[in-house]
Amino acid sequence: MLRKLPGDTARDLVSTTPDTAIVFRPTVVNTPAIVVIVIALWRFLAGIVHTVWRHPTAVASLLVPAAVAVRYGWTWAGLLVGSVLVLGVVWALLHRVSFLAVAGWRLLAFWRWMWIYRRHWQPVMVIAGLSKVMKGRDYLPVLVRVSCDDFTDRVTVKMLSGQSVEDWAKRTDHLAHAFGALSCRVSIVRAGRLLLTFPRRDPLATPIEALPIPPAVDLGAVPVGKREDGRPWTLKLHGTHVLVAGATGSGKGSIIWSAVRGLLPAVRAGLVQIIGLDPKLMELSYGRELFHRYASSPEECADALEETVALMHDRAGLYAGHQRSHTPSVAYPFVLVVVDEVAFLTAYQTDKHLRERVKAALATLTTQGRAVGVGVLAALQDPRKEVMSIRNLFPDKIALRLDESEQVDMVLGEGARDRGALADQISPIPERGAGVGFVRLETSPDPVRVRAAYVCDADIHAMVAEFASSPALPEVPSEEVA
Ligand SMILES: Nc1ncnc2c1ncn2[C@@H]1O[C@H](COP(=O)(O)OP(=O)(O)OP(=O)(O)O)[C@@H](O)[C@H]1O
Repeated sequence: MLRKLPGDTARDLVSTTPDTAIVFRPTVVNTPAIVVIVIALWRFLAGIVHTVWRHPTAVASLLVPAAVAVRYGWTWAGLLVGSVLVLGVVWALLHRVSFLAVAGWRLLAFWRWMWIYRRHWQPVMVIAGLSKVMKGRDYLPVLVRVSCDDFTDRVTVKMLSGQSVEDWAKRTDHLAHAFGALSCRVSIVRAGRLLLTFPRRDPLATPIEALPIPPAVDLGAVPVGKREDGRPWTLKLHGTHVLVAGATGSGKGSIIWSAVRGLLPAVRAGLVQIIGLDPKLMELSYGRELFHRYASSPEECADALEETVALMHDRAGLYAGHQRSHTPSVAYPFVLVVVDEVAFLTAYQTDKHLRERVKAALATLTTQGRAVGVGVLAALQDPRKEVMSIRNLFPDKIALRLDESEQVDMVLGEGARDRGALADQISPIPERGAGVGFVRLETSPDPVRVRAAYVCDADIHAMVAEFASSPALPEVPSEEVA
């Protein structure tokens, strides 16, 4: 009885005469005044409790000066507000990081919650088609929380019951423009809750110089660049395989060289061996001295891959029944096979026999290599299945600038573009877009925007000068170790 009653919805009225004005007749139910007053009061109280619970700091910053003003007068209230402001400014000037962590981001989040998201929530949801009208009532998704950091706004949303992630993923463009952001990404927090990420400014807009070579190498997190949230982007190389896809000039080389650079101390220590396959004879040849083995002709590449497969089988035989995972050691180093433009070997190669040898070796390495310490880092321009039939055997994938929107899902998996991986919209201008891409890890369906550091020719030259002098340590033959 107390709900808004729908009356006749215009949709249900049928007129056979053109230009007849549609008559909307609301149903009128007389409700006793006391009932209306009690409900209004209840809603008012619930609203106050909810606001105090959700925004205690904001409420306190209004209530405390008001209480002081009532009790001691406006001068004291003014003094209190003034001294808090001065303290805040001094704190921010003296120690910006702690100020932002404790107060700054919360204040900004409150402001943006109120001014950007809360204010526009209803019209945006309605126009974007994310609300529902049933029996005359508006059902809106709930804006749960807004948090901010240096670069992004993160908005937690409770979906309407019955909505799917796809419903939101398909409307990222509407949401981004409506809330004044350049893009929007959707990820799942838990059942029924989504996290919308709106970048406020782009920390990846300018090129990143080659990162310092780490003193100790963590093969599970080799630093290669920066993430959109400002944190370092690290690449897991051990225990997985990584496929990098990007159009020509998208910066695939910067990922390969950043990974190699991050591994160099472990190479020197004999814990890692890098095999460089360079069928284009361009990218890797500049630093060929850094590789345990370098191959460029298709025959040499096929030989190198097959020898690595043999080594892998050798290790598998030794490990069988003893251990199920690999720990890098001088006797059994981690072997990383780096292939630049893998399609030269798997698709554009005219010698069918050679092509099949390469495909079989790559498929074997990517299906069985992880547990015995063999990883593949492959780069290619064209991610179509005809070109790279084994692309699904790579658990971790990186999409740099791509030519067509359909290629994004080919690389990162279905639905990645809808969730905000707009790899086809990355700028073709090298300063702005080279090395920028989206990563989708085996463990997480949400694409993360990243930029690889640029390792220029002078950096590679310096790497060769510093690290190539150490002789490559050959793997100890299995019989000897056994
Ligand atoms: N991470 C980066 N940051 C800034 N600029 C970069 C980055 N990577 C590459 N560039 C610039 O973009 C140019 C092209 O890069 P690169 O040759 O690595 O692309 P690619 O994807 O390997 O292209 P191709 O497939 O044609 O070899 C480089 O010459 C460099 O000027």
